[in-house]
Amino acid sequence: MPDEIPRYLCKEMDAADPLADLRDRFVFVDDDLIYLDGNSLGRLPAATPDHLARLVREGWGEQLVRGWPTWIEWSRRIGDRLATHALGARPGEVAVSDSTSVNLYKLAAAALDAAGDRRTVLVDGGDFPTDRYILQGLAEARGLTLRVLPSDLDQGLDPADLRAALSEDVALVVLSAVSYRSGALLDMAAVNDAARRVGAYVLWDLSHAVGSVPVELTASGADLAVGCTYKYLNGGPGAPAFLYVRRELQSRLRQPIQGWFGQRDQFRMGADYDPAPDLDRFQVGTPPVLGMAALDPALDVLADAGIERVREKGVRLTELMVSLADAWLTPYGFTLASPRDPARRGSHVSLHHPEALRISRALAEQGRVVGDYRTPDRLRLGPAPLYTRFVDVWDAMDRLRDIAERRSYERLPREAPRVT
Ligand SMILES: Cc1ncc(COP(=O)(O)O)c(C=O)c1O
Ligand SMILES: Nc1c(O)cccc1C(=O)C[C@H](N)C(=O)O
Repeated sequence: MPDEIPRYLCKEMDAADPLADLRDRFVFVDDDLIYLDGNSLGRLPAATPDHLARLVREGWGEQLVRGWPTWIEWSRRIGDRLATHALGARPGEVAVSDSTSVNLYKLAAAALDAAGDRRTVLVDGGDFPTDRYILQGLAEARGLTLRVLPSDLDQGLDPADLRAALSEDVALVVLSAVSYRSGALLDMAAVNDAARRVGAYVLWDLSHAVGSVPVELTASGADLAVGCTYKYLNGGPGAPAFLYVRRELQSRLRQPIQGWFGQRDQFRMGADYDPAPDLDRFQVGTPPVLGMAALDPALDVLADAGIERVREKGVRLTELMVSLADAWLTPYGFTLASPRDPARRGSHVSLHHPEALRISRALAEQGRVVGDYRTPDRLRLGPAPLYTRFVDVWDAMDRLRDIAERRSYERLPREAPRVT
């Protein structure tokens, strides 16, 4: 990227962008708002409202309970779509169910049960809190040692630190493929390989990776994974999560919540729990059908884009953002809080600033740019390749420069709102 990037160059990049037309497949209510928080909650696909309205009217309204033979397949059917278009997994390895937190608990407990008398669990200290909290609870209840690996908040986990912590005593390693704070991207194949050498399971949290970088679960030799569908997959607020269990492991692992959706021959209503032989055993109870349904139109857009092209554009969008931050924001005290090498970064960029909290608020209220603040002092900006234009990045950084230059954030209170 040249030092000085004129706005017209971004317009030219948009004109040549093979994904540009997909923007029309999302809802834009406010044309002046620049949305850079698709890594927290993705935009509404234009086809979703009618798709859901039809399901409510014709499915729920007309078919009533007769709809279940169709709906009951959706955890697996939509799981297979995710496997194909986003996760590099095989059919029958991905199911949509529960929340990411609950799926993490289920798969972590299953792995710990299968790991025999190994006593150690490893987690990245920079990981999203829910992962750590769940592992703290599991470790406490089972008398295991949870080792929190030191993690650079800007660069993510150093693979050398992980390798040094791996031993024959490690039962389970839990890591995010893309770190929620910095966007640091891990080499999944290298981690899986290192863990396999000592016989430890790896459970991946793919929340910030799925739909933004090509995830190759099969090719990388992954055992277990979970992730959100409301971020880059655009499934909507509270959309159900997914879980992945490598085919060869499915019959060997047992998850701890013995619900009837995990039961073999569910509708025989047998007296005792007998887990299904395959992926179904990782389900628990009645799935949120309307929530799952919203994933179909969202995945249609991703399938048309192709995850490789999404990644290519994601790299270019974040490269543009980093170049503009370097050129325009450094004089105002901003520094990059993400890996500089795009090969080591997902689709979002974080910037340090001691006033990040107030700047994030000012950017939204005065600049009409929605990103977010993450502790302790980071402004997080997530362009979503399916609908963010290059010119949006240019405009957002220009508005941020203006706020920094005028210090207009100083008018705002210092207290953090309840939800950031
Ligand atoms: C890495 C990661 N894991 C898990 C979650 C949350 O999971 P849940 O949907 O269970 O709240 C998030 C975001 O909220 C996340 O960024
Ligand atoms: N899931 C969220 C929520 O219920 C409220 C506010 C934010 C979220 C998020 O998804 C945050 C997001 N996982 C993050 O990376 O910070």
